Amino acid sequence: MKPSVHEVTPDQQARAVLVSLVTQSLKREENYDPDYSLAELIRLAETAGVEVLGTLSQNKEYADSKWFIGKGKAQELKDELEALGANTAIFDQELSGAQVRNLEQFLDVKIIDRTQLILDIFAGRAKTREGIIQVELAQLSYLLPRLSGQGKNLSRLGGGIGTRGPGETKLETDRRHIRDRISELKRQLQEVVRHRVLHRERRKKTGVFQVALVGYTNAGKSTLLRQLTQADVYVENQLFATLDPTSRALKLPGGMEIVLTDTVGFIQNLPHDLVAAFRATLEEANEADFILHVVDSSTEMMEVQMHVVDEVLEELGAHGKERLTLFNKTDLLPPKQREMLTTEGEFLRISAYSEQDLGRILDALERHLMGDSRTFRIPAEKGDVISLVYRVGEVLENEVDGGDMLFKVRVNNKEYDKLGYLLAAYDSAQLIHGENEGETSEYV
Ligand SMILES: Nc1nc2c(ncn2[C@@H]2O[C@H](COP(=O)(O)OP(=O)(O)OP(=O)(O)O)[C@@H](O)[C@H]2O)c(=O)[nH]1
Ligand SMILES: [Mg+2]
Repeated sequence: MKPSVHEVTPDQQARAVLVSLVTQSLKREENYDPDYSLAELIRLAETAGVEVLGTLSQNKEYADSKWFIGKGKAQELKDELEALGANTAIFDQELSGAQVRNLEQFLDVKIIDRTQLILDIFAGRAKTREGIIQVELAQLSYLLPRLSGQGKNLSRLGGGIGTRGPGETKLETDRRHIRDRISELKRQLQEVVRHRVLHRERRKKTGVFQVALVGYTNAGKSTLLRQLTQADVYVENQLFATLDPTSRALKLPGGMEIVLTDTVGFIQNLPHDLVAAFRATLEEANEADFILHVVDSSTEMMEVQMHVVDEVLEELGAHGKERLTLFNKTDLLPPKQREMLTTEGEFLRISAYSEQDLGRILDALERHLMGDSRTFRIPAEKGDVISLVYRVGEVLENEVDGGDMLFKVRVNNKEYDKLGYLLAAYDSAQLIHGENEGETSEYV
């Protein structure tokens, strides 16, 4: 590797000051909270192995086209970088190529933005061929429009934190070379994605019910997969612990097998290039029959995070999908606060570490898959109706009540409509009650 002026070599620890610019347009964004965004940037930086020495914020109407922050602020940053002995400045928003070059020249440190930082973390996480290709594709797509000039200048933008730049193309880059590489990666990705799709189609054909664990990064998705299926997956109190989707078979209490898939976590301002490159991976959520939305209910930013997940799901076209919200980590909350957790649609309050709660998740899944249980009263002599009940549903209990039989049957909604229609033909058979009638949307 031919180090550029500001390249932080792998053995040189990145020591950074983090910079946030709060513009008017950002302030208007519904989900934007500058303090939270900066706090999240600190976590991202630490996850990438950066030593965070300090932070700096500025309120300004617009970003400066040349310096991003104001010129005066840039001087302040320069002083702080020097005082703290930092070798890197990380910006909470995406910078243009020109801004990076100007800042780098003026500050004499490595300049990184939020997108690059996330790409860098992803680069460190990618293990499968698909993941590795996707990351490099995202990195190069980010890099390409930011290139200008020739020769050495080109190299400075490529390196992320400096340890995980995109592939071998990193230093002797020219635009054509990068474009060629992007096409090549896209071709390779298509190949790999075809395998994923085939695999998914095969699973679908077998009629196996697909459930996706979806949610903000660090919500506890992998923990749940591990707890529910004993899968040996990576769980860490880090952002983006999971990159590649993992699927595991899971047996429901009634004996039915489903497939549960852990997916990559979402984050605010998920870099556009990353979303594009990871489309196939993210689409696991789209292909599922059912979504378990895992929420970290212990963070103050829970609502913002839930909103971000909604937005990403919408972008993916998976918004209308049937889902159950799992308010996770309730073990970290006082009971009062726990009770306040609520949302539209169905939800459960859980801890991934509670056996009992895992059971409730399985029951809820089963209910969705198999339908609710309902009780029917059928005259004992109506053998044909009784056999019909056995055919369309799962009889959980039956008892004799005078001349009638009482059947508690689990039946999904589609079959239930059919059954109701058929039963209507028999005036003496009746539905006594659906078990969940009048219940709140939470299963208890
Ligand atoms: N106290 C508590 N901690 C939990 C619970 N569930 C998960 N955690 C912790 O939360 C952290 C993140 O868990 P992961 O399962 O890695 O989260 P994830 O959603 O897979 O995160 P990404 O892969 O980064 O998207 C880990 O430190 C877990 O131990 C819970 O119910 N209670
Ligand atoms: Mg995970």
